[in-house]
Parts: sequence; structure tokens; C-alpha cells
Amino acid sequence: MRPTDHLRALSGPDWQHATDHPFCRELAAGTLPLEKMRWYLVQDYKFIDAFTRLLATALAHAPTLADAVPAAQFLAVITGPENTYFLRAFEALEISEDARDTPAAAPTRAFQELMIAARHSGSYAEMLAVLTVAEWSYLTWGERHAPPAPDLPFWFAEWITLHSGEGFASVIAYLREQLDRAWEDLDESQRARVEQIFKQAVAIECAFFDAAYAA
Ligand SMILES: Cc1ncc(CN)c(N)n1
Repeated sequence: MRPTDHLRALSGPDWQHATDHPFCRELAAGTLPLEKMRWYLVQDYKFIDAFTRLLATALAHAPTLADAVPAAQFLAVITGPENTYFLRAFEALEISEDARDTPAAAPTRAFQELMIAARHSGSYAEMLAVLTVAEWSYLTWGERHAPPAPDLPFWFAEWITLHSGEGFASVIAYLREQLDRAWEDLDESQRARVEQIFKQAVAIECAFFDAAYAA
């Protein structure tokens, strides 16, 4: 079994919950209340900040230039089309600067802390564990709902297209391959730590969607 399949299996029912959440089902159906989407966008933009820094740090730890290039290209997507998606959605949904200034909610903080710890760990495998959960879980729900219905407003439709399709699938293939390879060089206690981080990241993905859905 691939190490990343082993890690996913360890996260058990949380994986299913994180990748088939009513929040995403309603988003794809266009029935998600806008207040929930506003909450999600404000909190997720805070997630993106720490995520971008973690991805940049993982890139710096890639063993070769060839291993770093896909991360650099993905970084350009996050800081390009994904960043402008947020800015356009804030404007279209009339989310003011003040509303965006709200403190990070508990699951956002938990994610930020996990990403900051991974970033400072010096361990490429730990960084990849968090990145892989974040992108693989999103690809899984994104693919369930792609392509978006043609009449869906862009703040729903583009969130699906950003997390589905060949280009995004190749990012997850890359992250999984990097983590599978890094895993081979870990000793038992390092593997246990990666397992714990992977499981924790999946649990926080669940908590993040639960909080957005309850907003
Ligand atoms: C909480 C969370 N997890 C993952 C992703 C996917 N980039 C995201 N935008 N937000």
C-alpha cells in the first residue's frame, strides 16, 4: 500500500466527512446560505496566508529543482487566480474590510498553528503531510461536484473549478509522490509523527466545514 493510502486510511470516517460535507453539497447545488459562504471565505482567506508560507517552505526543502518546480507552479496558482477569486468574492458578496478583520475562529487557528509548526519543524515530510491533506481532501470533494452547474454564481462555481480538473489533480499526484518518497527515509518515530499530523489535519478540515456550516 502506498504510504499516502495508509495515511488516508488511518484518518477513518473523518476523511469521508471532510470530503462529502453538506457544506460542499449545498455549495454545488447553489443552496448554501450566503452567510455561511461569507463566514467560510473570511476564515479561509486567513488559512491561505499560513498555507502559502508553508508551501513556500516545503518548496525550499524539495530535494532537487525538478521536485521543486510543481510546488512553485502551484504557489503561483494560489497567489494568482485563487487570491483574486477571494478578492472578487469579497467584493461581490459585500464583505467589507471590517468584516474580513474578524479574529480567526477556533478551527482556523488550529489549522494556522498546525501549518506554522510544520513550517518550523524542518521536516519535509511533516510539511507535505499538511499540504497533502489540504489539497487531496479538496480534490476529492471538488471532483464529486465538477463541473459546476452553468447557472451557479462564480463564488460557488469557481471554488469547485479551482479544486478539480487535470491541473489540480496533478498537484495532488505530485504532493502524494513527494510524501510517499520522503516516508521511505523516516524512522518509526518520525512516521508516527507524520501519521499524527495527517490525522490531525483531516480532523481540522472536518471542524472547519462544520463551523462554516453552523455559521
Ligand atoms: C481549510 C482549507 N483546506 C484546504 C483548502 C484547499 N486549498 C482550503 N482552501 N481551505
